[in-house]
Amino acid sequence: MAEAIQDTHELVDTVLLEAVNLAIHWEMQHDENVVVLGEDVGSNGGVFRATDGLKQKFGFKRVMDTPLAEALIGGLAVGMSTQGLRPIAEIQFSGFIFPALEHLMCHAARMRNRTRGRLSCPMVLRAPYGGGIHAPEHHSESIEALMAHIPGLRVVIPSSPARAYGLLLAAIRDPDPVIFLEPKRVYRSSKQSYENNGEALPLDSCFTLRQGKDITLVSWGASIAETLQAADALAEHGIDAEVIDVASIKPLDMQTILISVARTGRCVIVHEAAKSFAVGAEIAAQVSEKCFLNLQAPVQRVAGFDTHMPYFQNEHYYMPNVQDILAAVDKSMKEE
Ligand SMILES: Cc1ncc(C[n+]2csc(CCOP(=O)(O)OP(=O)(O)O)c2C)c(N)n1
Repeated sequence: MAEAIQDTHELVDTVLLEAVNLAIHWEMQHDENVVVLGEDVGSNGGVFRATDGLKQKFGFKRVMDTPLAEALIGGLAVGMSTQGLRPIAEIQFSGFIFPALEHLMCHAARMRNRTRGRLSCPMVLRAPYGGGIHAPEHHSESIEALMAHIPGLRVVIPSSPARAYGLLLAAIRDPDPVIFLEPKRVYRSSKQSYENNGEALPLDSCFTLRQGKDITLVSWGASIAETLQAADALAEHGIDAEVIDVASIKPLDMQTILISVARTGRCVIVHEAAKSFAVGAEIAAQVSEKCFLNLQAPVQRVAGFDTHMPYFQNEHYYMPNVQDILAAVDKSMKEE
């Protein structure tokens, strides 16, 4: 992967995983304060190879293999970022983030407020997340709601190669801590063309992937794939679905969602995380608070079960699929 990556401003055609790698390459090349740390990120190029080639190009002082100790990774990133560096820390799987949470929640997230703006933590903590690759519990969880509940943290989830590239660049440049959750089920699922030109995407807006007038489908991460497939299937039956990729979970761009739902009158939210107390619940609450009178049907949620991620034989029961989305749309469309 590394040889192909050059600072060329050229059109590239990559999978999401390579887009992550390209964005880090770009920013390390253009900002000497950007450093990478994590388990096996150096010589091995990361558990999924997201950091492939970085150590060879930028050296061991900027690409640091850490011990297997997530608390240390979180603490180092906080210390580095308050002292002028821009660390990009990798947690191998999001389920291993919890020992680092003390540093994220009690320090990174509060630093700017605690020091009245004297210090900030411009750090990114990247973690592959979500199910669908036949790995158990810690390796498959969706933790976006947990992270989004912490004031002071941004939470960003890309769903395509181009958005991974642009959003990660924005996350690295942001002056505050960003949890960047990478939907590993779609790490290599499809390629997309985009310019490798260092251009960041906004961290404060949703992306409308498909315009439609009959119903609004809201999703993020790997579930975007099934949501778009559902929209295609609906089009064949004459139902015109709008698809919104939330992308920046926190802060949440409700404006885009509300404008869409006010127009369509119907809303289905699709996510892989367990249904209760989730980001979908927050969106549903705000839709009912702010555009109740525009709704023609109750908001529907298609989500994971309120259980641990099952072992791989049963994983497909847990993950929302196209049929689940179509059933929720059907329910919504039947309401007058
Ligand atoms: C807390 C935690 N963080 C990360 C991992 C992911 N992980 C699985 S094996 C492994 C490497 C372990 O290396 P080492 O301790 O040298 O053992 P060996 O190479 O003999 O498997 C890592 C980081 C994990 N299982 N648990």
